[in-house]
Amino acid sequence: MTNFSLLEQINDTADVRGLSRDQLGQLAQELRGFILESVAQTGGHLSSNLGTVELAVALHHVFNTPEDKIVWDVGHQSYGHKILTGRREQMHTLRQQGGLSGFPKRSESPYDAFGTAHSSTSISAALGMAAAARHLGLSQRQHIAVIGDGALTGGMAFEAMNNAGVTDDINLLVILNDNDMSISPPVGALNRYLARLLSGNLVGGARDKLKKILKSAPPVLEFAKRFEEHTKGMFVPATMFEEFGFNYIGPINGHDLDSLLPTLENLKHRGGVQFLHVITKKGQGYKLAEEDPIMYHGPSKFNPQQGIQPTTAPKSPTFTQVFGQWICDMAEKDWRLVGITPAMREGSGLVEFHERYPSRYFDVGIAEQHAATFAAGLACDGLKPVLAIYSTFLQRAYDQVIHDIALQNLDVTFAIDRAGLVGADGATHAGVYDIAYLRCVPQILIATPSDEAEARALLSTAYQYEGPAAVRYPRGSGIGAVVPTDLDTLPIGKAKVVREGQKAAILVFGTLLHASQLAAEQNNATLVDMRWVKPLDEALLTQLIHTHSHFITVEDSTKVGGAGSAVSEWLSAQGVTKQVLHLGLPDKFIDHGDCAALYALNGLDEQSIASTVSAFVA
Ligand SMILES: Cc1ncc(C[n+]2csc(CCOP(=O)(O)OP(=O)(O)O)c2C)c(N)n1
Ligand SMILES: CC(=O)[C@@H](O)[C@H](O)COP(=O)(O)O
Ligand SMILES: [Mg+2]
Repeated sequence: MTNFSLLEQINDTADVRGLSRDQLGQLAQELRGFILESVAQTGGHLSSNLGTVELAVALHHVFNTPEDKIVWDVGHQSYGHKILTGRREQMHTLRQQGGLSGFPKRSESPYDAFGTAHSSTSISAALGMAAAARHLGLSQRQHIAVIGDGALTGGMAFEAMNNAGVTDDINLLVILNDNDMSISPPVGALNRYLARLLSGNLVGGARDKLKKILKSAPPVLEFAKRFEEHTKGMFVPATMFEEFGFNYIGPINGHDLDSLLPTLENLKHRGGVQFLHVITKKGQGYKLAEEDPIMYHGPSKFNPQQGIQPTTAPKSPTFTQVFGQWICDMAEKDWRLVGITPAMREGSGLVEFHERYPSRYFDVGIAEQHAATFAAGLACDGLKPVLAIYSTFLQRAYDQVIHDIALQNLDVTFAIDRAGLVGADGATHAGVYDIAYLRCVPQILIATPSDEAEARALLSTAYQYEGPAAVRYPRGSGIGAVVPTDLDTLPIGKAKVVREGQKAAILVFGTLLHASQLAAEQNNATLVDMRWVKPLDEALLTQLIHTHSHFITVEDSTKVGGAGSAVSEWLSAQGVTKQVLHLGLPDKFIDHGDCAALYALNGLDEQSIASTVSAFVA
């Protein structure tokens, strides 16, 4: 157990501002130890937080928070900030029901200037605040966006810089926390650019060229030497950030308080639109995380002395793993298959596919909009793209799904992971809107497998369909169904009757099928694994309306506009009046917590479904 004697005296940022240089060093050391112990007990985003310890200490020492505003991009690196801003004693509740959020949250603390979790929003939000400050005459207020090199690949960051660079009379400081990592190794030209910037090659290379040009005119070379800064401006390309209108400073060592503190102090007094490039190491100070920042990006609880141990207990494969196996198998059979991920290789189960089919694997960075339209482009040439994407992040690409894919009926398969509640990440990451936002889009198919075996079959079906088709499946494992190795398909728009009953028909979309079994048995109801939200099995529904008086729909997504609504719309279009009950998630944001407990709280566990159905049917 580390000694936290100084950290324990920090109750708000006035305490941090009052510390001496030596004390700040001690504070950083204690903070790092505290984060490690705390995350080891709760689980959470470790590597990124170990990398931003000095940054959090320096920012809260130099700036007058909460009056000055810090926006942490993604916010998965904000634990140090939380601990220094009065939440140290609640850290053991992190990401648990009723406890602290794993991300900045305005309702949690006045120090959380902006809620984040989806990436690349920080510059826009801080710019908005800076413009508001100008409007309100708050000319002293400072606005700081801390953004990672991964998050900087998101298009929004560039939209914001484009806007910021021509905005006058504001105080905006963008801090690029460059650790040369996204969740997986970073990709793209921006990453290469940052590496060149860091190595000095960019400026050095241009200087060499400049020297060659000037050699033919020696007196000018002398002139150039004496006025290096001036000639640099004339001949050497400015950094990209300067071209955007920022004053670029860096790169500096983000773990060195002697660099950070005076630089931030200086920038605070300068005002204007500033860009500070800070170099950090993901996992800094915990050897295991430094060596494997991917494994320690978002671990569950672990023993910090031993590190994460491989699990020995046999476990049934997660839906993600089922997808990972399926895409490899389908790729082996069909050379046209290409796989796309917007920076979620590990989480989406694409590690093996990447290894086996590197030329058919595309990590496009944190760029969901681009990922969708890029898939559309691939499909235009007869390739068969599979876009592996979390439900919550597909929200980013909504127009691209409609305008670029569905409208042109392009053959893109969406493998939508993390559908339904996701647990510890909470409301920001919940995959509960996809059914509602996709089912109103013409020409797209939507499948909702009830178990792992069906997930594989429906992935094959969606893939073979020559148009846009989505298969949504949740985080984690299902019932442990035996997954076949074939690539057989299922009929499109055909449901499966699991149990024949009378009076009531329980129509289930997705994995809540199993939690609905008890309700069916207790009420002698018909139980249907609907499999498809779109198209609905209208033939089966037509039969059921003749034999059943009560209809119950069940889904792990929002009831508003969800699969149940599709059934009601269909019934209404037939002019049929039935007793209908929709079970699903309510019209409110559901915070973090244990997934099963959250479903139970929302009436979607086995017992609740059974008693609600019984009361409805009685
Ligand atoms: C829109 C969006 N897409 C994907 C993610 C998932 N995600 C969370 S953190 C992360 C990597 C961020 O990299 P960086 O900004 O460099 O921060 P680091 O993890 O290196 O600290 C990704 C892809 C997200 N939060 N938001
Ligand atoms: C911050 C973020 O967006 C990711 O790190 C996310 O927390 C990963 O979630 P999974 O653990 O479900 O992959
Ligand atoms: Mg990074």
